[in-house]
Amino acid sequence: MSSRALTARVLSVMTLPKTQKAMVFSEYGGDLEYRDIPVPTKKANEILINVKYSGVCHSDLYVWKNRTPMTSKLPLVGGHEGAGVVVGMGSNVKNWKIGDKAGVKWLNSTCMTCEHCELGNEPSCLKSEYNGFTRNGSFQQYVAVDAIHAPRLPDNCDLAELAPASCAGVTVYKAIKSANIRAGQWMAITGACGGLGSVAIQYCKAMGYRVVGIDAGEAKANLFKELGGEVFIDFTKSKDLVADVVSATNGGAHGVLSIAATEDAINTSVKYVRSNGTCVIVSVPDGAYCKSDVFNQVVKSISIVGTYVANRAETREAIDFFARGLVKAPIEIVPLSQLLQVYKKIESGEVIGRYVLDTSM
Ligand SMILES: NC(=O)c1ccc[n+]([C@@H]2O[C@H](COP(=O)([O-])OP(=O)(O)OC[C@H]3O[C@@H](n4cnc5c(N)ncnc54)[C@H](O)[C@@H]3O)[C@@H](O)[C@H]2O)c1
Ligand SMILES: [Zn+2]
Ligand SMILES: [Zn+2]
Repeated sequence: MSSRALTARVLSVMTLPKTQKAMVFSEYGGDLEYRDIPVPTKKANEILINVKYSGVCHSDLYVWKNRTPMTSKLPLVGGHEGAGVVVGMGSNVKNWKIGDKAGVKWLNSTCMTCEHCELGNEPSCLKSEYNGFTRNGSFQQYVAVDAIHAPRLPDNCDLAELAPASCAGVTVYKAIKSANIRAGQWMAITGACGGLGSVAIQYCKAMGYRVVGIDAGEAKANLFKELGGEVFIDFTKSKDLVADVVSATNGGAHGVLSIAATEDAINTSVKYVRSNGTCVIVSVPDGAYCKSDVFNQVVKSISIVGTYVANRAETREAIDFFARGLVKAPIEIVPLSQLLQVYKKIESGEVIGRYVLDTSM
């Protein structure tokens, strides 16, 4: 190590505080406390990230309310969509340096040795650790994450705007790839103007797809057009959503990203997808079932697939669209301490784009 790097490391250790601000809950759906907790220590394979901003994903709300079949640790600091700066490195870490920009994503670590990890299907690893679920996540000022998994963020972008890249961005990028459609074809996006949808529109546009978006209200219709969407359908006003999508796309969407967190939106999508098309299920409404009429599925030869975050290569590719200015998350920044207010807005469907928490407030 050069003497400069050594000085940077020593300085960073010296200046690290012992405690930090975090949003903590101790029971599901219980108080979200804004309080001081210890700064986490890093293991030999981990980097310590000073989180500057964190997006709030709909999944964080599920975790807080315990609306998933998996069980988190308690007490918990949620959050899995952070953006910050590397301030510490474990003794085995070779691929980072102090001052690098790093993200916090859902997967903190995976075993890297099982069949899934070997094949690049890291999200399927059964020995994963998850930020904001089995480990304290990005709703705090410092997070320790596996250096191998941490997403590298570009220097040329605003960190607040980059925060949504590490969950919303990587998830929809992978989902779009799973739809396997071609330039010029139609992608329907349900929940088009929430956190995931608003970046999905831009990825689709950058890849040459035509986008029909389904969401509600004039403000979302306006955002949809600003982001490059072609046809907006307000599901609260449409009398026949299936007919409207089929008509807008002249025969059905070639691909569908089911992002809206309702069972109904998923089940409707299998009716307006085009023959030989693919419905990609991204949302995870609690207790939901995907019901597909078998005759319809067989005769139209449609595929219905699920998709779950992204592997490391897809994460790098997805973030590159942000770095190149092709995708920019529409964000509203609020203090970390206002997490509860953000959850209320997510629950009522009011969120337009992504809320991003500023961890300094
Ligand atoms: N599969 C994964 O890896 C993964 C990763 C991240 C998030 N998610 C899930 O994706 C879903 C969306 O997350 P988000 O953060 O974008 O949520 P969000 O709350 O920001 O956005 C959801 C959008 O859906 C709209 N909506 C609600 N009902 C609708 C309907 N019937 N038809 C069309 N639109 C409707 C809302 O108005 C809102 O704009 C959640 O279920 C979340 O848990 C999955
Ligand atoms: Zn998420
Ligand atoms: Zn594994």
